[in-house]
Amino acid sequence: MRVIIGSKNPAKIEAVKNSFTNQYIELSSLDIPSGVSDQPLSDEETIKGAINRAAGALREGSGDIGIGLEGGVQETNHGLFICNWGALAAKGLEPIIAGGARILLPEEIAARLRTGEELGPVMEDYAKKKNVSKQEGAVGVFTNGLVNRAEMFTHVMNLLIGQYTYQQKQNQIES
Ligand SMILES: O=P(O)(O)OP(=O)(O)OP(=O)(O)OC[C@H]1O[C@@H](n2cnc3c(O)ncnc32)[C@H](O)[C@@H]1O
Ligand SMILES: [Mg+2]
Repeated sequence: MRVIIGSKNPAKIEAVKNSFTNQYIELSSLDIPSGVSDQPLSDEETIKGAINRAAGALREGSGDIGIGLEGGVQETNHGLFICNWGALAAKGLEPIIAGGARILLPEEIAARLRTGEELGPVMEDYAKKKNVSKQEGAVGVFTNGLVNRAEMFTHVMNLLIGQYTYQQKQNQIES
């Protein structure tokens, strides 16, 4: 089975590798545009980005499965949460979607995002190190390393693959 992930971000690629443990897959990565802003500002926009990347990966990579993993933020009465969404696209199927962990961002970071900055660079500035989004991510920084970005996306991947295999099983029973 050929699986294409629509991003070159190593944390996302690692999550896909971690999750297909029961099947042999041929994995490749393509930098697929999300079709939404670089910093999605709602669940809806983040979901749209994940679906666009999954569909784009399936199409451009001519694989069996396309995966899109997208990070964003969502405003609430409690403050600004990071949100993470994944989508799995396969021929003849409606895209499968799943959401990941969410935690509140500290107010000093939230304020910068509300004025239009992107979380990736803001985190580099805050943590005083490069490539936070390719490594532990904001989620890793604010959970003291207990849940890093790859791990968080691995959970999203398992939710996607689990739903996909369930649907396949149901289709077999019906046919
Ligand atoms: O190359 P791509 O796949 O675009 O990788 P990216 O790191 O830009 O990832 P996203 O577009 O999915 O993420 C949107 C923004 O949120 C940032 N980000 C960093 N850590 C995050 C986390 O733990 N959760 C959500 N977003 C995070 C990320 O760097 C981006 O600025
Ligand atoms: Mg991005």
